[in-house]
Amino acid sequence: MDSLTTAPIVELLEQLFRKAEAADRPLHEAFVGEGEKISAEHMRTFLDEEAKDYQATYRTLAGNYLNVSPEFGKFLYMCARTRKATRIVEFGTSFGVSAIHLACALRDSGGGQLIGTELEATKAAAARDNLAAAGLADLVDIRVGDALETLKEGISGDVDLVHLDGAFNLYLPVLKLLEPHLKAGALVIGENAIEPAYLDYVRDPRNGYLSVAMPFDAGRGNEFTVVTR
Ligand SMILES: C[S@@+](CC[C@H](N)C(=O)[O-])C[C@H]1O[C@@H](n2cnc3c(N)ncnc32)[C@H](O)[C@@H]1O
Repeated sequence: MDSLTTAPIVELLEQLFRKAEAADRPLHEAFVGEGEKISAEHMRTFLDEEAKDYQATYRTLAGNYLNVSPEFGKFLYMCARTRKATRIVEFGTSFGVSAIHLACALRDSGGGQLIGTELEATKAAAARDNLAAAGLADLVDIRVGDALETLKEGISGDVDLVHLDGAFNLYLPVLKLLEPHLKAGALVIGENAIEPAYLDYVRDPRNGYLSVAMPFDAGRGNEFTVVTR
């Protein structure tokens, strides 16, 4: 049994994916052009822009969902279920689409905690509402502010899974902040993991990780990493 593909969550997610598509279509078209797919080159342009001032970049995107695809969401759920995760940290929660997938996995595995982080207070409030509508509010702690501050403390226990989906340039500093809390065999799943220093780090086994690029949403830089320490 899984609560992801059954009522009421399946309908809620369909509704959120529809809303997100409508909200983000103008941004997508401005970014890549109508009907075009996001390419590695588009992603690098965004990485460079974001590096100048990530807080300002995400302020201008406060109305955008920037969410995972349904396929990627299902993959997150499956990873958390396989891992029997009880503690998950998400960097970049936005309106809560990926968080719903992860919290569903916690519910279906018998409970746990998802710590989410979001810079924009309006998005964090919307994420809380969406998680409450999904009946998952008791499993989540959404922290508002910069993850470099909000994840500094209050992670009480070992982490089974990390979803990195915030400012592209902060994947490595956020991972390093979380390292003392990672269980052996924990999963670190990076959506839009394209920043070279991050990829060099997780792809070097001497740092205690094994890591491969995933074939999801080609060009978007999805990286699957396992903690081997
Ligand atoms: C790609 S979106 C996340 C999408 C979300 N995971 C989903 O699938 O619905 C990235 C989000 O990270 C947030 N963000 C960026 N930098 C952040 C930071 N330093 N701390 C916390 N949140 C951040 C942005 O405001 C934005 O909402």
